[in-house]
Amino acid sequence: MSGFLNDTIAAAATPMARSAIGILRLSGPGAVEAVSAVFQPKNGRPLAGCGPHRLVYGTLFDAAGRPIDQALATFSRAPDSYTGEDTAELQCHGSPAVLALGLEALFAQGARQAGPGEFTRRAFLNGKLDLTQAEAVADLIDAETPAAARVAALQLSGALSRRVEAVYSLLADLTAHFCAVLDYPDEDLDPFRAETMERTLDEARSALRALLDTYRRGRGLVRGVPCAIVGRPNAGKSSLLNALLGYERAIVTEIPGTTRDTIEEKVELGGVLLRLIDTAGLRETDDTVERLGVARSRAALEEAELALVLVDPRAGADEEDAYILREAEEKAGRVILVLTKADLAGGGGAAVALHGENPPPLVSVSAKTGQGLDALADAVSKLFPQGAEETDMLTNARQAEAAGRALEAVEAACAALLGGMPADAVLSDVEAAMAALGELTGRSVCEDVTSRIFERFCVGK
Ligand SMILES: Nc1nc2c(c(=O)[nH]1)N(C=O)[C@@H](CNc1ccc(C(=O)N[C@@H](CCC(=O)O)C(=O)O)cc1)CN2
Ligand SMILES: Nc1nc2c(ncn2[C@@H]2O[C@H](COP(=O)(O)OP(=O)(O)OP(=O)(O)O)[C@@H](O)[C@H]2O)c(=O)[nH]1
Ligand SMILES: [Mg+2]
Repeated sequence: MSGFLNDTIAAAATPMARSAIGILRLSGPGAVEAVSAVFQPKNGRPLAGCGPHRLVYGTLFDAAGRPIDQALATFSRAPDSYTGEDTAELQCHGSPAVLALGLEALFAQGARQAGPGEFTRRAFLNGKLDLTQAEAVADLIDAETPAAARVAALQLSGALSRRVEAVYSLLADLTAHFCAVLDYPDEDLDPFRAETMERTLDEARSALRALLDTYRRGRGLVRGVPCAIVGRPNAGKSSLLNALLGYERAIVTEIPGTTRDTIEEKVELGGVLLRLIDTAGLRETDDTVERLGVARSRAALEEAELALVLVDPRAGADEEDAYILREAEEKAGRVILVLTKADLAGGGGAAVALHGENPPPLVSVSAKTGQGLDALADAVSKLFPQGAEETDMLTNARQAEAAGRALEAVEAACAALLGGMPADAVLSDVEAAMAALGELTGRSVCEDVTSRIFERFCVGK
């Protein structure tokens, strides 16, 4: 990707696939001129003379000047555009051939192919979006559930940034206070001022803690709640995964120890986006490959926020199942006990054998007939109530890491203040917190971090 901001980029903003409408878009100083050169408005005026933010009907020509489509064109002038640069768009019929010819014509006018996320990257560099908003653009496009889309839309509107900026501005005020003190280093901090600072730091600390508390839920909504399917070999784990997905994703056989490596797939169940992880059956084994698989099962449980513990009641629930259940409760926190193969007869006593003092929700399902899958969905939905009160949340590891660092620095500043450390020691912690918050919003962030973020985007976004 070119480092220059002063060239003109072009890309298809819609998939290069047969569809009703296909959009080509451009950004950069030559955007309006390039489109004007390949598009003739029906009204006879040149596009640039038609005024910005309008849709103008006309004919699109290929690089050889042959008409290739009847299209709509529009343009915006810097800085009043998505990228903050001059931008232009051609809304064509959604034919891959038309879009390819149109792009070729635009390249002939000096535009070059845009890289992934390059439009949004320019919007960020021109101050149109901050980093959390840019991430929200990608999350919105990737959203797999209505709830994920709502969280991303809120973040795109700047809700998360405003929440972070509020803490940043508390700390900035505090720094101003400190600088006043540092001007008279020999004088003690006057008690009134010390108390104000303490209160401000306290407020910043609570705000950051509350913010960090949103991460688990935010990540679950956007990326899916990690959900491990565990149980003894042959319990029916892979069959349940397949039944929930609606296709034969995992290999199923009657041989215990079939699944070796973990398999991960997303599925919406009970209104909750789950990242299902099918695992190798948990047992002692001498087989090297299977043993590595079992280790991965344990790792999946470690990472999970929900565990489906599968028991085939006909195999007879025993100490081993009880052990897996305890391990799941300990590691994942939330557990649903799933009795499998409900279409077969027998095995009624298993549930009783496993029900301890605080029994987890229990459902009986058949991967073969689909019976009980609704009950499983209900159980999931009860464990993850979907609040209508979606608020701004941290949604990815980058944001959570930066917020965590800010919190640590604020805690260090609190400790320094209470411990009677010199003002400049407290100040340096406050500055570290501000720097971390600056990274969160992108106010201060290095080039390789932003590059990594924009690589995730589609071409044309
Ligand atoms: N056809 C089309 N649809 C699209 C986009 C696009 O670029 N083209 N978008 C983009 O990816 C998204 C919409 N986002 C946009 C954000 C800002 C501006 C814009 O022109 N902002 C100017 C002027 C605002 C105004 O009219 O007041 C500005 O912020 O100054 C346009 C689209 C989704 N839909
Ligand atoms: N009748 C019936 N058979 C099932 C059902 N679910 C699984 N089975 C059978 O049980 C056997 C084991 O199923 P799997 O899904 O491979 O079990 P698993 O827990 O993934 O086993 P491992 O990968 O070896 O740990 C296979 O023969 C399946 O056909 C069910 O709901 N009804
Ligand atoms: Mg399996």
